[in-house]
Amino acid sequence: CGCLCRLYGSRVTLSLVFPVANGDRQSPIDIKTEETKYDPSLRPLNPNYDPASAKIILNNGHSTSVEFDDTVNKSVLTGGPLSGTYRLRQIHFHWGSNDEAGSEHAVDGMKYAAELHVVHWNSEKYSSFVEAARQSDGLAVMAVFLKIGECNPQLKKITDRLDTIRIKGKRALFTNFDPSCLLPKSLDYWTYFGSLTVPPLLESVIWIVLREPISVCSEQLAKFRSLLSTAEDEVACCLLRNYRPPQPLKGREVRRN
Ligand SMILES: NS(=O)(=O)c1ccc(NCc2ccco2)c([N+](=O)[O-])c1
Ligand SMILES: [Zn+2]
Repeated sequence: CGCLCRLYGSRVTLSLVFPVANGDRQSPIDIKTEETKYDPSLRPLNPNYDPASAKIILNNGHSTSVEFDDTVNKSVLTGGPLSGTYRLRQIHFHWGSNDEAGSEHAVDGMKYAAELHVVHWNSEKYSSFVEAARQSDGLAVMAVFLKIGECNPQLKKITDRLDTIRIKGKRALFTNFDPSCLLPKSLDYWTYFGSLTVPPLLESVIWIVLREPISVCSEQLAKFRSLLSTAEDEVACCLLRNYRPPQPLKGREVRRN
């Protein structure tokens, strides 16, 4: 794609259209590890996913996502900092135009090559994802860093399908997939109160950032960058990067288990 794609919405534009962009609990953030606080009340994370929940893989023009059946509590996340049951909705990725940056969260100023988000909503208190997305305790997103190294055989199940959904709006069946296969050995985490990192930037996310990364190789990342942010009838533009930079902490605490 030699074309000059439209620039990723500028900070000023974003805050004009979505004033919450300048809010008190925006995401992502740069996690300064020395300033995180150990909290003995934090419990182990307990992801419990049924592979039958997986439905489709799609290109929404901003990322690629795997969407799950969230009409019942079949695939849920409990434990960690959460009170109650959070139902799995979808997973998606953020990446950059090169392997040196691409994650949304940073750790002591260091960015990883990419970041996986596993998105859940509070099905105990709310009746839908959209309703939950408007509540301060509505969403729980588990973030997993992708570090350049060995090709990841589990991630291959996703990257091998990207050529069938190159164009924005394309979707394909994607079943029998348990996203736990993309989690690292250790489920140790940092947690803080934040927001969606993509418009409407709603401040409704309990972020759970896993401390151990998973691996991804350059060839796999290149496949993400070959996705198009444009639809069939538009001039083709590659989705070269889709990460939001770290936002002001504004006095928030980051806890660790
Ligand atoms: N990068 S993220 O995990 O914060 C994120 C951001 C936006 C949306 N969606 C946009 C949206 C519209 C109404 C509410 O939500 C999602 N998601 O849907 O999983 C996730
Ligand atoms: Zn995301």
